[in-house]
Amino acid sequence: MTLWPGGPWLGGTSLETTNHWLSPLQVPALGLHVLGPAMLASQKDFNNAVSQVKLLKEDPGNEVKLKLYALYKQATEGPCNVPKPGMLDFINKTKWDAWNALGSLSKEAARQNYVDLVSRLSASSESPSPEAPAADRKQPESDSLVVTSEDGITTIRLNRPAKKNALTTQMYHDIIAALQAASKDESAITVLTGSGDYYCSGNDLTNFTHLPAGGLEEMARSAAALLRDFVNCFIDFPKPLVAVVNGPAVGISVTILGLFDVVYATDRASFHTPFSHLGQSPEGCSSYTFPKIMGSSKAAEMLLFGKKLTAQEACAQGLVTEVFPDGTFQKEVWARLKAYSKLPPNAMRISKQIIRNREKEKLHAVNAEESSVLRERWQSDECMNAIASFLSRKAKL
Ligand SMILES: CCCCC/C=C/C(=O)SCCNC(=O)CCNC(=O)[C@H](O)C(C)(C)COP(=O)(O)OP(=O)(O)OC[C@H]1O[C@@H](n2cnc3c(N)ncnc32)[C@H](O)[C@@H]1OP(=O)(O)O
Repeated sequence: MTLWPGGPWLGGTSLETTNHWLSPLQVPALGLHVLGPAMLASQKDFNNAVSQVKLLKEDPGNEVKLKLYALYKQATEGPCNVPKPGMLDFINKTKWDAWNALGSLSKEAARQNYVDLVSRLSASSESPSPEAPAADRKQPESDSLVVTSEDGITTIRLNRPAKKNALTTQMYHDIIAALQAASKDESAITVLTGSGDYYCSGNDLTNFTHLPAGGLEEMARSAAALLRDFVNCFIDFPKPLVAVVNGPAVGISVTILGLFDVVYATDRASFHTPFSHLGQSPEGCSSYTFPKIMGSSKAAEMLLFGKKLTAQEACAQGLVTEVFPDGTFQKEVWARLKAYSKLPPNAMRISKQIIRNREKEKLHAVNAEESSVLRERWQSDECMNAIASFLSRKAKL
C-alpha cells in the first residue's frame, strides 16, 4: 500500500511499508462503546476517513502523518501498551512516541479526531488558492456582519446593535466564511468586535423557535453541528485573533474568548455565561479553557452559577488581556493593533501555530463533547422553559 507514492519520509523510509499502517483491511471489528448521542464520528465515518487519506492529493508531511498514525492506533487499539522499541529503531520509536503521547484519550475521541483531521486535510488540499485577496472575499449574506480589511487588519464586526448583536444562524455561517477568508487573505491580524453598546448577547434565542420538519430533535442535531463547525474555525484559525470587546458580552461570545490570542475590553464590558439559568451547558471549549485560564473554582462560578464578571475582574482572572477606559478605548486599541499589524506576519503565524498545536487535538475533542452534550440539553424541559420565558418577556439576564 502506498499512501503518497514517491514520498519517502522520516529519513527516507516509509513508515507504512514497515508496518502497513492505516490499511482499512486491518481495521478490526471494534464493537465500540458509543458515548452519548451520535455526535462523535461513527465507525462508518472513521472507515471513510481511512479511505479518504489515500486520496489526498498532497503529502501532508511527516508530523501530520505521525498524528494520523497515532490517532488510528488509539482509535482501533486504545492506549499504547506495547513495549517501547529500542533506541536504534528510530522509525518505530517515533511512531510509538506519537501513539503513547495520546495517553488515555478514549477510542471514540481518537476516532473523532482522526475524522476531523482527515476532513481538514481534504478541505485544505482542495482549497484553490492560499492567498485570496480581500477584494475576492465572499461578502456576508446579510448586513448583520460587516467584514473590512485595512492596514493589515481584517475586522469582522457584529452589526445587529438593535438586538445587542445576538447571533442568528445566518451570522454563525457568515462568521465561519469570514474567518476562512481571513485565514487566507493578506492581513496580518484578524479582529472580532461589535457595533453599538453591546459586544454580543450570545446566541439569538429565537434561533430555537424555527423548528425544521424533523422537529426539536432535528433542530438540536443541526444546531450542534453548526456549533461544532463554528468553534472549530476558532480553534484552527492560523493568524493572531484579537477580540475588541466594546461592551457587555454574553454566552458563546464569552466562551470563545478562551480561543482568542488577545482580548481587549472597554471598562464598560462585562462577561456573563448564564448556562445553568438557560438549562444549557458550556461550549466554545470553555469547559477546558476557563479552568486553565482562571483556575477551576473561578471557572465553576462563571460556568455553573453564571457569575457575571466586570472587565476588571475578567482581566484579573486572565480572560481579558487589558482593560481601557471607555472614552479612549477605540482610539487606544486600534492604534495598538495597527502597530502590531506591521510585525512580520509569517513570524506571528508560526509563533501562533507552535503555541496552538500543543492543544489542538484536545480542543477539537472538547468541542465535539460539548456540542454533543448541548444537543441533548437543547431538547430538555429546562432549556425549553428558559427560552420560552425569555421570549415571553418573563426573564432577562
Ligand atoms: C448554534 C450555536 C448555539 C450556541 C450556544 C450558545 C449559547 C449562548 O450564547 S447562551 C446566551 C444566550 N443569550 C441570552 O440569554 C441573552 C438574552 N438577552 C437578555 O437577557 C437581554 O436582552 C440583555 C441582558 C442581553 C440586554 O438587556 P437590555 O439591555 O434590557 O436590552 P433588551 O433586552 O431590550 O434587548 C434589546 C433587543 O434585543 C433582543 N435580544 C437581546 N439579546 C437577545 C438574544 N440573545 N436573543 C434574542 N433576542 C435578543 C431583545 O429581545 C430586544 O428585542 P426587542 O424587544 O424586539 O427590542
